Amino acid sequence: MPQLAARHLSKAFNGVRAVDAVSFSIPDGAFLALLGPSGCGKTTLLRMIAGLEKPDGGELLFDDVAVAGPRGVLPPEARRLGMVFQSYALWPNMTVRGNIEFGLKVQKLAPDERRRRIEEVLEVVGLSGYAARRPHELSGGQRQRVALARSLALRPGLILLDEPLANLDAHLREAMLAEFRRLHSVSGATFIFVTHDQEEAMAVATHVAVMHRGRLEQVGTPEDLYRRPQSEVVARFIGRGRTLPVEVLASADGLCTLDLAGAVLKVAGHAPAGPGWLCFHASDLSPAPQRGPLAGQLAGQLAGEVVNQIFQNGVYASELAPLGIDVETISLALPERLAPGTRVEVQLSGGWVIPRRSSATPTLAGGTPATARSPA
Ligand SMILES: Nc1ncnc2c1ncn2[C@@H]1O[C@H](COP(=O)(O)OP(=O)(O)OP(=O)(O)O)[C@@H](O)[C@H]1O
Repeated sequence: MPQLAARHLSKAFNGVRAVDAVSFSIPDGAFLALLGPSGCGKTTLLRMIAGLEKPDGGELLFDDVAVAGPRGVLPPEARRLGMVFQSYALWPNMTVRGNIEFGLKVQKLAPDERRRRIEEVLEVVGLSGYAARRPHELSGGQRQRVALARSLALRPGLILLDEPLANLDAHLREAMLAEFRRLHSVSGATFIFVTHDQEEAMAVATHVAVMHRGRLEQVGTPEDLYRRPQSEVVARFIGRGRTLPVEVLASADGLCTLDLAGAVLKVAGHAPAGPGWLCFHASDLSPAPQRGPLAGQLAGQLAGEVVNQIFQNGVYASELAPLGIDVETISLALPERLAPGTRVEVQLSGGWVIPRRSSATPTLAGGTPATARSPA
């Protein structure tokens, strides 16, 4: 049974569709990241899940029960959820204990139970011994953990986190990411986390929902999004992916035979015969062997001329201008320094093929549209 499901959920502001017919479901205990560039509708979707925003259309279900839909909207306090904001929203004049206890008093829990829960959650977030401090006596990361402890104390089934790491420095963010993963697994709650940082999303989430202009492009595991993108937008956005226009000649058993600028190759994917996109990352490319049984077979899959190289982590991170394909550059790691203009034969050892449905080439930040000179 999915714990959370959205069906054609929509919300517009002044005629602009902030969230446009979004449907997805996630299982109990998932850690879902809502990912996408600024303005794509992540926060609006989160606020509808929280009950802070009323959908214009569609339905939202918790454990198969509608909390928002044609029959009405359940208020936030009736949804058994906790929220953690980037601003932490701690009361500055209250101690850590007071901040956590406030919600427990509202729930009318007995003093003994309140004390037990406060000790328990402070231990979970690693802040036992900090109960008497006030927020200004804590670091940013510690404040964030108090905000989370305050939510966890109420034992919600669902915790919503709105860019919770946005105000922390890079070092602290990394530490807090590991902390969130740990807290998610010990609490057993479902977490939904809004971020525009894909490294954050891919590192921490069990499921990632990629949003683009109010639409949900794809929901899947980080591996699904990286290895099996379902749209060009996702293919280009995740992991600085590249897409090349290809002609799919045949397709069977999850393998496509395709023509890439005159070379015929087989790549995993599901696309009918016709125009397709070959989606890949720098890690799928390597220099083709010059000798050995595969040399003739692999050479000529793709060739390019060296444009630029940077020595990085023991290899030469290289940009090549592919020959015969009108795409800016492709990136791969080469073992040696080569003069600009040197021709390199490249082999593809991964990749994924999707159908090319229209000539539009939408991208999220960081993507590079490509067009073919031939034969597309
Ligand atoms: N209360 C509002 N009134 C009018 N327009 C709004 C309101 N809230 C959001 N929007 C608009 O809806 C769209 C989606 O906004 P939203 O805040 O959901 O995006 P986001 O992906 O969370 O962006 P960010 O990462 O910048 O927070 C934007 O075009 C935004 O300007």
